[in-house]
Amino acid sequence: MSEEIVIETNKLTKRFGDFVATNEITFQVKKGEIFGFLGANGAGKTTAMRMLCGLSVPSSGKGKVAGFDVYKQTEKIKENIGYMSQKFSLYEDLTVMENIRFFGGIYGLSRKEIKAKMAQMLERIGLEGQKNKLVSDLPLGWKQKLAFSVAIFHNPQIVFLDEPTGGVDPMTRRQFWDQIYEASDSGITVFVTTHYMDEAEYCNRISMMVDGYIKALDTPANLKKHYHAESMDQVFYELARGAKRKGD
Ligand SMILES: Nc1ncnc2c1ncn2[C@@H]1O[C@H](COP(=O)(O)OP(=O)(O)OP(=O)(O)O)[C@@H](O)[C@H]1O
Repeated sequence: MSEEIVIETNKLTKRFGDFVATNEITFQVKKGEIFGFLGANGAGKTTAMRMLCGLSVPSSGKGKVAGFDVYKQTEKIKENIGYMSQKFSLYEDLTVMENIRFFGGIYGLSRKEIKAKMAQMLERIGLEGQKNKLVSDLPLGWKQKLAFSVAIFHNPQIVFLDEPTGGVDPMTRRQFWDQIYEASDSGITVFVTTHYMDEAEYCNRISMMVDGYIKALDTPANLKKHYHAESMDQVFYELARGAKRKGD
């Protein structure tokens, strides 16, 4: 992993009226790092991620993503990141190829570039034989693999993953994470939210949010040591048990 910082925040805050959804969060993420963003329901993860993706204007504090300011350079941020979530990913009524063409175009790639990269990508994820299938006909695990590949198709500096593996078994999650490691090895920084503690173990570092605050930030090994815990599950329980917010 390089020492280059690609995400940095300083007391970044988002208020909705009197309610402070994300409270003075400060952290740095390095190039190629896999950074896990954990917290109970309603902790403020999605709010923070939306600010970092240039989709929501912060109330106060500072933030830079891929070298661009989260207040003034949101269009530049969007050009330099990829995004995948459970709620927003592929069009179910388009085929695998049509989805790749569509999102490649949105991300600003030329037809020629899309054609050249598509075959490679399909081969890498083992979906060559399925390219004319509707996405709705694919198993969930395959959809997630494809959605991730599409999110990094334009070779962004950072990819934001919002609960990317919801609803699949640990084995399928493990396979999905092979793709994440490959992306990280190629220098793409991965910022991921999850509720699955097996995934937390796979991250280089973890930030734990409780009621809008970052309560802990370290490697999984150091967090377990610090909280005298055997698993990330236990660490999470220790930190989140006092949480007041219950989510929506
Ligand atoms: N637009 C909004 N207006 C008012 N309150 C909001 C708004 N968006 C989020 N909130 C509140 O901010 C808090 C944090 O929400 P957020 O969605 O960031 O949590 P989260 O950690 O992503 O939770 P989950 O895991 O359930 O998605 C919640 O209490 C939520 O109700």
